[in-house]
Amino acid sequence: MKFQDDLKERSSLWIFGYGSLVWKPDFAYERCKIGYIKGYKRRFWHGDDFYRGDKENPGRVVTLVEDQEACTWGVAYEVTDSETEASLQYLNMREVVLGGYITETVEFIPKDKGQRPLLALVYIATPDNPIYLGPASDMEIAAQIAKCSGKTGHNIEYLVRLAEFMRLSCPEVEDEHLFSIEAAVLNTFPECGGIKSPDQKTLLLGTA
Ligand SMILES: N[C@@H](CCC(=O)N[C@@H](CS)C(=O)NCC(=O)O)C(=O)O
Repeated sequence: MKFQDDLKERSSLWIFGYGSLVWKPDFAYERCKIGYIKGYKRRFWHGDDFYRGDKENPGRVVTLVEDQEACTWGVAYEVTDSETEASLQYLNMREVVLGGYITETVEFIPKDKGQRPLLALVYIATPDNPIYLGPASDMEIAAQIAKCSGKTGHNIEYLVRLAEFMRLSCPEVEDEHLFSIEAAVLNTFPECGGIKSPDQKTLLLGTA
């Protein structure tokens, strides 16, 4: 990497996504990298009473939980100076105001071993958040996801699109929590028709 590129990369704002941000960033960015952060595990332990649920039936979405032995894979997005203000304004509304997340800074390690780690902003929901739901069995989480939907669609879509991102972009990564919940939803709840292929899932969920 040329010195100038390296300098620019270091001075850019990077945002790490590990949930809906991996498949629906919806903010302007210059480029993105697949990779991971250490010391956190991804769990469907945060409630969502807006996008994938409502006040009566909050959906379940992901957050990060500290675990020194774990790492979480996702996407880091580079936001250039001209895009920073608008992108952060958008994410603040989507993630903080409507989503209940707070921001932390983490070290992101690119999947491409030839690239150096970089600092990234990440949105995390913590247990002191009023809509934080906390741990539950895979079956309890699956049952909740199977029955919830909100302003932007069904909670199953949120689950399936994240699982598909991991299968496509991080095929070598085992995410037992994510895939066991997906299996429980797709194989246990007949109304989901035991759907298997992505196009069937898209058909059922009516998502573009
Ligand atoms: N902060 C995580 C999770 C973000 C997330 O899933 N946020 C929800 C808010 S509760 C969201 O934006 N949902 C939009 C949608 O489901 O369409 C990430 O970096 O991806």
